[in-house]
Order: sequence, then C-alpha cells, then structure tokens
Amino acid sequence: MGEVDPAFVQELEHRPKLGIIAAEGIPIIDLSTLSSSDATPDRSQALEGLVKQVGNACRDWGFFQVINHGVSLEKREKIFNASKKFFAQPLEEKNKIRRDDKGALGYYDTEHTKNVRDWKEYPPAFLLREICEDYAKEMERLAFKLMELIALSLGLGPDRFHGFFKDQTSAIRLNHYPPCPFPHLALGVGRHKDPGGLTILAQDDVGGLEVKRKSDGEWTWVNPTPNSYTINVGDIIQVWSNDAYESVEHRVKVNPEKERFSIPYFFGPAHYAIVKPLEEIVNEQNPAKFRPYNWAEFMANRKRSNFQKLDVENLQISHFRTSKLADKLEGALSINN
Ligand SMILES: O=C(O)CCC(=O)C(=O)O
Ligand SMILES: [Fe+2]
Repeated sequence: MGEVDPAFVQELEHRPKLGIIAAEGIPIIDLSTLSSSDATPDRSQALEGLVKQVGNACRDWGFFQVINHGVSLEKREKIFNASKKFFAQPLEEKNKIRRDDKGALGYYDTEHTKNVRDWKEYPPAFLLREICEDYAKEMERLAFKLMELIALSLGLGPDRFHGFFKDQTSAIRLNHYPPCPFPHLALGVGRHKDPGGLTILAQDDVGGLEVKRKSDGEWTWVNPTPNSYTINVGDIIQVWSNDAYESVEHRVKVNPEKERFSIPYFFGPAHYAIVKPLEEIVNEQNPAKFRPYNWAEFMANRKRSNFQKLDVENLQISHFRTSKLADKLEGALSINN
C-alpha cells in the first residue's frame, strides 16, 4: 500500500468515518411541474407546493437534489465522457499543460486552497471548451429556474435575482477523484462552503459527497440519485437572504477501489456585483447581518491564497458580519478552506 504523503492527511477531528450514516438525507425535489405549460389551477397549486419544498430545503439543509429537471441527458453524458477521456491520459500528457502561478487555467492535481491537500485532479478549463459551453447553457437554464423558485420562496418576485447574473462569472469544474488507499485519512475535497450564488452538481454513481446536517452537525452522505443534480445554496444566497438560507459545509470522501467523477457548475453573479442583504428582506426587526462586499474582490482574495499554503483562514462571509460577536463565534468554528 505504501506510505501516505503527509500533505494529504487530515487533522484528527476532520478525518472521515468510513461508515455511511443511513439517516434522513437531503430532500429530493421533482421539478416536472416547471416543464408543463398548462395554466390550470392544479398547476398553480403544484407550483406553490414546489416553491415551499425548495424554501424548506434551503432553510433546513442548504442542499437538495432535483429530478425531472429538463437537462439533456445526452449533453450530460457527453461532458462526462470528455472528462473521463482527458483524465485517462498518462500523467506526462496532462503535465504538458500544467497550471502554475503564471497560467492559472492549466491542469493541476494539487489543491492549495486549504492547509491539507485534496485527493483529486482537475483538467484545464480551456480544454473541452465547446462541450463545456454547450453544457453550460443547460446549466444556466436550470440555474435561472432555481433562482426563480428561491426568489418566490423568499416572498420576492420570480425575476428578483436575474439582474445580478446579466454578466455572469459562472464556471464549470471537472473533478476526478482517483481511488485512494487511505480513505480514513484523506478527503477528496476538504470541508468548505461554496462562495458563489448556487452550485449545480452532477455526480456519477460512486458517491462520496457529504453534507453537514444543520439539525445535528453530523456529516451526512448524499445518495447519488441517477441523473439527478445536487443543488446547494452558496454564500451569496446566504447574504442576500440575510441568513434565512445558509451555505452549509460539505466535503468529499474518497473510495479505496473506485475512481469518481463529478462536474459542479458554479452560478456566479457579475464581477462588479455588490453583495449585501436584499433591501426587501431587511427591516428594523431583521437588520442587515452582513456589510456589503464586492464579488470580484472576494474571489480575487480567495484565488491569491490558492497558490500558497497559508496558515491563516481564507476569506469568509463571516468576515463581513455586522455583529462582532457573531463574527467571533463563527470564526472560532470556521475552517481553513
Ligand atoms: O465532487 C463533489 O461531490 C463536490 C465538489 C465540491 O464541493 C466543489 O467542487 O465545490
Ligand atoms: Fe463545494
């Protein structure tokens, strides 16, 4: 089996348990109502129910899976196949287009975002462009639909968020998690929260994603429902909703025998967006819990630290909290990701 490189070893308290918690998992939401076009009272009732389900999932979990989402299966298979083909190449080939501090878009297998390395590799973003762009269109359509449901669930007009995404900074990432002989010590991705608006994740049937359950803080396995998408609320929705919805921690376990592929789509607003709690949501009883920040600056700060192993905490939305007490509390619980 050989020795494990210490760079991959998680600190004791962050090492994964090998069993799977077979308790209640994240909700599965059927979106078929969205694709029917009839304007019957039945449909409007179904829509109302759907909005409620989405709101409850965002509030209670920050995560849910969607089925009957209308995304082309053919395009999903095409991008997974292209990703598999890229990663199956010998390392020397992949290294020819290796990422460094001059070319940030290249291939890399060392993640420097955290103080412990992730057991995974990424291809360069410029490869597979055509397929990615095609697939991104599908993702964007679904993302707008989901944002409409989220807006309605917060009592806002359905298109309340659309303006923020006019000049998007959305991105697709192709992840490959090779089999790992040390699943009790390493993680595919260490615990973190997604900084953007919304994440739409496609995963194969191996599984590995775990979500920190809000009700009791237990790491909970996300069962990969075939052809579903796993959706999670990012930091920006947490800020817009003034904490009504939470961007929750998640991580990825590795598998000793099987490799795993996943493709997240990060739906991000315009680089110039100023992120702050929405005016319609804040009032005297519910004052703004975050100070405004600029999305591009936030991301630039995060990216700078990706190239270095820093022993300081990465920038988090908790750093923009208006209450110093909450800031301290969250900082104490927070993590280097
Ligand atoms: O691969 C996964 O299941 C999740 C990856 C993830 O959380 C991320 O890339 O932000
Ligand atoms: Fe994530």
